[in-house]
Amino acid sequence: SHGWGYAADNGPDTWGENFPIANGPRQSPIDIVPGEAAFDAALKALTLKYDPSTSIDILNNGHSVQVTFADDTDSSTLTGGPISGTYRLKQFHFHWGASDDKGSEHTVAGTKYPAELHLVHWNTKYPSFGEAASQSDGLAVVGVFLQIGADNPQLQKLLDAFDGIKAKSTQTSFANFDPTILLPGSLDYWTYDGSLTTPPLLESVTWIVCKESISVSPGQMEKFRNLMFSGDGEAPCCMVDNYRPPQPLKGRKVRASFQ
Ligand SMILES: CN[C@H]1CN(c2cccc(OC)c2)S(=O)(=O)c2sc(S(N)(=O)=O)cc21
Ligand SMILES: [Zn+2]
Repeated sequence: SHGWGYAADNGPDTWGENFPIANGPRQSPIDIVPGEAAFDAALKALTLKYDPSTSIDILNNGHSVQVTFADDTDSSTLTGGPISGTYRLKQFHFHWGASDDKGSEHTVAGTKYPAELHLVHWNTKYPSFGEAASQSDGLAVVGVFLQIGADNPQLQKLLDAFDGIKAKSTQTSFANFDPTILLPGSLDYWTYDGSLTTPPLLESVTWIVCKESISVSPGQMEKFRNLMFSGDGEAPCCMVDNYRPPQPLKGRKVRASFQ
């Protein structure tokens, strides 16, 4: 039996069959409407402290490209922002489109970006990531939009590793990578209570979406599109359009850390 994916027969419209929470009250992503987001002066600045020595490997998991971090200490953490306590960086990954006019999961007043970076953190008040992932305040994901523009040299080390992980379930070591270099200059953000945007779609994510995007060139986008959903020996299928479309807000409030 084939698992979930992004094709017509296993994509977002089918996920509710195996994951009924897909129609839950706090699903992600959403369309962020800046004019409807309330500035909240009580929101703190984001503090992201990442230790490059915690980066371990880069993986094609058949859904995205993911860089995994050692999360057995508080070396790479998120504090401040809308959350309380300390959340540890577990992994980061991306979502992107087959063309530059789509690819992000969150949208801003209906605007789709060509790609979106997700930095996934878990609440250390719980004993493990798996424990945290099922708690309403268990995870915090920082989202950063990628916008078509100049070549982004900070992405190059990542893109250069893609040749070794073209096929599903391949990975290579990826040491000494500091994800700080992927962050935009301003850490102004919108925040709301949501979920994982892929199965198991758990409603355990505090979303923190940066207002400012980072750049990616058309040539760099093509490198993402050369990755494959398919494994070696399977019919080749390019890894593109691995994004879930925006979900109903269902009365949720989006807050802004900026005016
Ligand atoms: C495949 N993608 C998910 C993988 N994860 C996962 C894996 C196993 C168990 C689990 O919950 C028990 C979660 S994850 O928590 O790292 C995330 S974060 C995320 S996103 N796009 O909302 O940022 C998608 C996924
Ligand atoms: Zn994601």
